[in-house]
Amino acid sequence: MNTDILEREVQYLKGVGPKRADAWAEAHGVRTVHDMLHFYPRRYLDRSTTTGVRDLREGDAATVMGTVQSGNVVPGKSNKRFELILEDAEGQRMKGVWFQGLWWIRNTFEVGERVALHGTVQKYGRWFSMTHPDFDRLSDEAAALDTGRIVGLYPGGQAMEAVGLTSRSIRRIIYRFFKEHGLKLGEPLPDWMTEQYGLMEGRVALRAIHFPKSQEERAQAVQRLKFEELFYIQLLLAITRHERQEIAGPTFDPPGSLTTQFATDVLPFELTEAQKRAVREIVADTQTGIQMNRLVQGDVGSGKTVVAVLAILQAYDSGYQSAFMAPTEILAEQHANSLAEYLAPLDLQPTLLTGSQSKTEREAALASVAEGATPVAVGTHALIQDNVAFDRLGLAVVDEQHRFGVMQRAEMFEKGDRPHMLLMTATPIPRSLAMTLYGDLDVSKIDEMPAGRKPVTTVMRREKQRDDVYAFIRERLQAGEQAYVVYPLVEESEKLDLKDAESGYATLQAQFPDFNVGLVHGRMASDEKDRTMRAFKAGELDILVSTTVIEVGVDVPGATIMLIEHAERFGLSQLHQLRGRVGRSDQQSYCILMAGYKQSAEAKQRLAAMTRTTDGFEISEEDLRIRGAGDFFGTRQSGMPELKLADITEDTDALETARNAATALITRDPELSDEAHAALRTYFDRYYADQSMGFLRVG
Ligand SMILES: Nc1ncnc2c1ncn2[C@@H]1O[C@H](COP(=O)(O)OP(=O)(O)OP(=O)(O)O)[C@@H](O)[C@H]1O
Repeated sequence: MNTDILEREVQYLKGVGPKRADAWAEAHGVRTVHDMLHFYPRRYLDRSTTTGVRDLREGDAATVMGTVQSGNVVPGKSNKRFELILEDAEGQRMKGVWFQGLWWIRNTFEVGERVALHGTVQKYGRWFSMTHPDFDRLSDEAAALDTGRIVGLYPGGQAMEAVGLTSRSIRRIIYRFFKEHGLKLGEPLPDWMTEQYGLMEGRVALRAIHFPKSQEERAQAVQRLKFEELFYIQLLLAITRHERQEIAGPTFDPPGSLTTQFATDVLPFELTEAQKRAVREIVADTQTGIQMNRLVQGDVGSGKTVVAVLAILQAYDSGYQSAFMAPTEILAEQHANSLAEYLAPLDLQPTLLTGSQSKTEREAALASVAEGATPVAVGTHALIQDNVAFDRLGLAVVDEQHRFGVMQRAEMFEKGDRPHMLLMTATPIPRSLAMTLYGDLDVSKIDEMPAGRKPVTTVMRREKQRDDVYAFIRERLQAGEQAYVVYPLVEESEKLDLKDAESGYATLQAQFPDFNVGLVHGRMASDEKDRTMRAFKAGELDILVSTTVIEVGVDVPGATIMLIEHAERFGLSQLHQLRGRVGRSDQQSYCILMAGYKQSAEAKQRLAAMTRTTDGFEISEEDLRIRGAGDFFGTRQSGMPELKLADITEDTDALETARNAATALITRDPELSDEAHAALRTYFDRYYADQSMGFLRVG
């Protein structure tokens, strides 16, 4: 496919020029024809999508078209405002009201011009009004609309308007482009695909999304372009998956004496069916001679660590070492501790490697890794990046996988001896997201909790109920159980938080004089932290006060109470992680969310979700709903591509179709060498093979 026309810079198009091109690039990243064609209207106007003032209903979101009658600044001490009075075709009037930017907005409208207001309808007295509505000045759309056309309105902004890049001029520019060059736009997708999935032709779709002849045509165009957005990402993943199938990895022996000994002598319980399945899948993968790329997904407390330990032992039995990587040093330390506990009965020891170790400690650790003395080295992902020399690395376990993006992962896969990769996440990912974030992996789900677990009872309490909360905790402590008390950690003000946790610690000591209270926080020396954690684990401490350092990976089955202070400040998945620290035995456990009176709407939703369900899947769906996909894992870390039309959380079906199409294509023609796929190959190489690597790259 000829991508020349697509790569032409917009500044050379008629009606653009350097000034407008700069503004367009600056405001919306539009530089080339390709960018311009994918710069879609943000809204469409036609008669069917607007409402007459007579038909407005309070609370509805609506678009009203009308003529400006007047615009005045209305004085007021606290509510000085600009009021625009608009009259619709039937002579009915309504108001648009602005409290901010009065002077700018005042100079925006002219009496007599046609304007469309978009917003939520309110009613004050007999007036319908919209506060700070989104608006469009319809200088000459009016005529078009009167003749029944559908008109696209483009994203704007002050900088765009300053150079005359209004919806009107953008439409003209694009219209002219289609007239002159429209036929040169090729079709990247092969015929069999457009036919099989009932897709509109690409060129037609692009034209229709800018200038739809009907709402149906627009819908078809959106469907086609949405498919394409998702398809190229899935294709990238399918190619990665395919290429990986050729990559050799170490061949492990079937599970040997260590694994058997561990399962029979060390583990005090039987693995759940889900754990056994995961283990079987790992065992099978590691014997094929091909590098394993497997994700183990399971809710907090479902027993992922045990599965990883079995894999580590299988590697060791086969003469290979493992690397165990966590996203932070604190988590690495915690994992090292729990691995140490699992391995001790077998006379084995993990080796911890962190940046904060002294030089001698680190050198000793490095030596034991290099000599092959240690079965497993634990650290952050710097373990692989820094080329720590292993004697014989055969397996890399990566915890909390979602914090690493697709690309970071790809980099890890490629390091050194191509060890088998075992990724673990406690965040149950909604299916739609999983297809994208983990689209290049095989997945084992641990969808079953160890027998006898009772759901954690979760309640929200206010400050005035604090005495009752303490009384309840005392009762549980007297029964021999243990409690966590967690304070939030706001990174910007570590000192302040420490103060919170420290004063909380003092309060708790005063409140519970007959019990032992300990404190851990992120700024403590690690051996001191260790000592406290170990004392808590051994039952020498009854209450552990902490900042969120205990979020993941801590395993003290005797703890049954999780008291979370300022719960409204925590994110939903973080709350769920914290709650996962209790309920790790067959005892009934409790999570108490202490919440302030001042709560944002989102905080309310989060706390409500916590008290409603303990199911990690529901929690993550809810989290996704509250935050939106982009922010689900924190934007920078999400590794999520930016999509214009598709919504990863909503368009699950479209995503599935795109995935099927990508898989079908790669199965037929893995190299895209078939003549029928030449256009696709050119287009994909040009716009996705590299760029998508870019947008999938993380942090
Ligand atoms: N099959 C089982 N039966 C009973 N207890 C189990 C089983 N598997 C694991 N456990 C215990 O459950 C607790 C949680 O297990 P583990 O730490 O492996 O979970 P995890 O999924 O890694 O947890 P998290 O993500 O919360 O850190 C541990 O105390 C572990 O010993």
